Amino acid sequence: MDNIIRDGNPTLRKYADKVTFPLSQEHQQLAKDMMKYLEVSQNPDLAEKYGLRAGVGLAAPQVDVSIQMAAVLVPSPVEPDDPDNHDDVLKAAQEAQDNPVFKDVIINPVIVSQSVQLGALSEGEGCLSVDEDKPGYVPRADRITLRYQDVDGNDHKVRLKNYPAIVCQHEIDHLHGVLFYDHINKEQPFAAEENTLLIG
Ligand SMILES: Cc1nc(NNC(=O)[C@H](CC2CCCC2)CN(O)CO)c(F)c(N2CCN3CCOC[C@@H]3C2)n1
Ligand code: NI
Repeated sequence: MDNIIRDGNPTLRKYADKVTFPLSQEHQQLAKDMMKYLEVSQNPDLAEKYGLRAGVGLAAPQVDVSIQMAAVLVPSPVEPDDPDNHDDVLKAAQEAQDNPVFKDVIINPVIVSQSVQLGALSEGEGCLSVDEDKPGYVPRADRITLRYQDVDGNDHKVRLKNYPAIVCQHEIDHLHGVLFYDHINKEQPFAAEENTLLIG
């Protein structure tokens, strides 16, 4: 996964192709590799060892494969007892990953309904494919109903809200050639409609 492409590469602006089942060998391997990237990147020691930027999501177009597939690993918010104690930090990161809020490889995802209520990460968003900071709120639906297929071709219909809903919308945007900063208000980046929930 050290081949994450950057903004400017046309693949990031393509509408990715639907995935057919059964998955080809390379698509099965890609799904495994993308989830592995997220797991490793969320372990502070391993992330440092391999020089990985931490991620809670990764979409296939970001590794130059224009198909409708994205790995999502949203850990539960576990804080270390003592943030200055390295072992506590490692234990918390592992615990956070062991019972994630949402973990799956979402294939051919479709948002079938979404709340009128908007939500945005209070810190704004970043992207592994966008090196420069793009400050500002990224307004998204606070709650979504998402249909997708998993790597075995099983259909899922999940209702997500707040943090996992934001992450999945960021990933699904990648499958449509949309990047997070496309949503930021150019004139007033931190202007949010009055009823936008700020998350995190
Ligand atoms: C919010 C966040 N974004 C991180 N990075 N950016 C990404 O994931 C991009 C996707 C996210 C950007 C905003 C919404 C989706 C990647 N993208 O471009 C994929 O399309 C993080 F790394 C992160 N966390 C919190 C949880 N923590 C657990 C312990 O390990 C560190 C980890 C850090 N939270
Ligand atoms: Ni991204």
